[in-house]
Amino acid sequence: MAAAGAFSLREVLDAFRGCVTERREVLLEPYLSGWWGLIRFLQSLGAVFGFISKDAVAKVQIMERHRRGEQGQHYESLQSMVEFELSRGPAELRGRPDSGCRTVLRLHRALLWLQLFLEGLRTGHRDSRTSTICTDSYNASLAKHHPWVVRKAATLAFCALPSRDAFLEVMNVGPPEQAVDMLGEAIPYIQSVYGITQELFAQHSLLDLP
Ligand SMILES: CCCCCCCC/C=C\CCCCCCCC(=O)N[C@@H](COP(=O)(O)O)[C@H](O)/C=C/CCCCCCCCCCCCC
Repeated sequence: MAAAGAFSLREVLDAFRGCVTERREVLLEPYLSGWWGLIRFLQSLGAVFGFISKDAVAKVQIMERHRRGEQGQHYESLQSMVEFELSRGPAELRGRPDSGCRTVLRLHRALLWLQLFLEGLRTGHRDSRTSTICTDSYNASLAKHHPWVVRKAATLAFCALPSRDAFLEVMNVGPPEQAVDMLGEAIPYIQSVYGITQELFAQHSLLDLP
């Protein structure tokens, strides 16, 4: 999936649902496909979010380069990627700014923001402010990994978000109630991917890759 065309929450949901195998492996192809869907949505929100979508695109592209590269067979799942990159030695891994593990860690942290944000949207009142939901979710997740200047720029951009109901409509799912139902369906899949990744990275002490 590339970052073009209209946003479809259904596609994002299907992608994250398709990530987890029976053996609790997280497949990278649907994982990145889910990210493309989210990026497409972010891009539709306007230029004020350009610096955020640019960073997300760059990270997804790093992962796609790994998958297309000579060692592509090791980038089938998060588990095979971790095993492969660790086999080259932890020092080598920590020194590589474009490693799969470091890159996925950034996306993984953003997935926690997404979970909190979607849950806030789902349970919020009709007149809740999306910018407040977004800021609270950001402060509880990604913000602690970002320097002051990024935090400032991000929280300024959040002010441009439309009201909750307008936001639910831009999601292109139908009336707000329908969008809320679909969020309720999507969140557990995202939580599952997040939980498995967190466990995997914690097990291998990869949660603080510089
Ligand atoms: C169901 C539809 C509704 C929700 C749709 C949400 C769409 C969100 C799409 C993408 C999320 C953006 C993910 C951003 C990844 C950020 C990774 C990161 O932390 N990068 C920083 C560190 O990277 P390195 O320097 O270590 O390589 C980098 O410094 C970040 C720069 C940009 C700022 C990132 C702020 C992220 C804020 C969270 C996203 C808010 C989007 C709001 C729109 C609803």
